[in-house]
Amino acid sequence: MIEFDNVSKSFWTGKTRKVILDRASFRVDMGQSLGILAPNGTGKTTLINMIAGLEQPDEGRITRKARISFPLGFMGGVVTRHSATENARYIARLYSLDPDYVESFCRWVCGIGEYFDMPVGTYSSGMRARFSFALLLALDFDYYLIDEGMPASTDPEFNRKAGTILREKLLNATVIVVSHQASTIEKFCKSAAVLRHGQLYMFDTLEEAKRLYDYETQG
Ligand SMILES: Nc1ncnc2c1ncn2[C@@H]1O[C@H](COP(=O)(O)OP(=O)(O)OP(=O)(O)O)[C@@H](O)[C@H]1O
Repeated sequence: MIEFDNVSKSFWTGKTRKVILDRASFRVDMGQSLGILAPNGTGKTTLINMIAGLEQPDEGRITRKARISFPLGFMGGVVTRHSATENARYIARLYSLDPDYVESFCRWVCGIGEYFDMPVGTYSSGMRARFSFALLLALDFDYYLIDEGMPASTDPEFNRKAGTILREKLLNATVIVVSHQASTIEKFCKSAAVLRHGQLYMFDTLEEAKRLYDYETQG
């Protein structure tokens, strides 16, 4: 279970306060995959980072009673002066997994050849995205967090391979995806929410959420 209780988050820009959440309360139970619709720049990444525990609320409480992934595409846990091999083995140890398994799984999924043993700092953005995706797939979580705004791979073979593994994993997991478009959410979830004026409005169906979202964004 993930629960937000009266959570507020805002950023001071020097002139105004950008409000992301304003005393928002909501809960995402296991098995209830949720898509969150919000226009660009309104706080999708901040919200998913708060769910992951990467950003703290200004006020309120966030309770997490499950294994929650880092957002798909997030590179914050990767040390760029180290190779993918070293990073994969280190992260395996953090999660109490077999380093040999995590290293060989990621090496196979990434398909970046000898670069797997080179510093991550020398990778293209697509190669970094592949490595971060592979790491996510090597670990087991109850909730998977997907931020459509994160860098993604454009390599079709990798996307096919990683997409197949992800779909298998998601059969037994709960997904939370943030996006500015309903078509992204449709791939993962039936129920959806709309982030609007610092509140999360929850709906049983994506159709209902879309109605409010379209009304807000298209007038
Ligand atoms: N550390 C920060 N300091 C000040 N403003 C910030 C900070 N982080 C985010 N913001 C602002 O908060 C707002 C929401 O940012 P966020 O990245 O969460 O939005 P987003 O919906 O994911 O954006 P996009 O769709 O462009 O990826 C933006 O206006 C952003 O400039």
